Amino acid sequence: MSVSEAEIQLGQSRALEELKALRSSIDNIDAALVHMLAERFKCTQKVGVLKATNDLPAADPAREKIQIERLRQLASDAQLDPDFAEKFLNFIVREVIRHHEAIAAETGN
Ligand SMILES: C=C(O[C@@H]1C=C(C(=O)O)C=C[C@H]1O)C(=O)O
Repeated sequence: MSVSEAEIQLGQSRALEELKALRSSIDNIDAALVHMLAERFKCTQKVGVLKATNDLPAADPAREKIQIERLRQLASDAQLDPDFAEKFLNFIVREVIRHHEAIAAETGN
């Protein structure tokens, strides 16, 4: 028995409803990510000032190593690809270090 045009349309309209609900959740998650990143950068900005005014280096590879190990484990436990989690952290940390170098340059260090 073939699937009628009406059944196809019903299936599609249900799929579109589900897509809409999923996209609404994705939009909420994206908003949360932006707010969390904004808070993280507020903290790292303060760390940058602290480092620049106390002659400390912008980057701390030992700290990063610990963070990567921790994040990889958290990702693995949460069924998220640990390689992706590491790349994501490195992407953020690179930007933070760039900010720290800029703060140090402004401060004259
Ligand atoms: C924020 C810091 O500075 C840098 C940025 C880090 C980060 O974004 O988590 C971690 C280590 C540092 O290379 C820090 O030293 O804690």
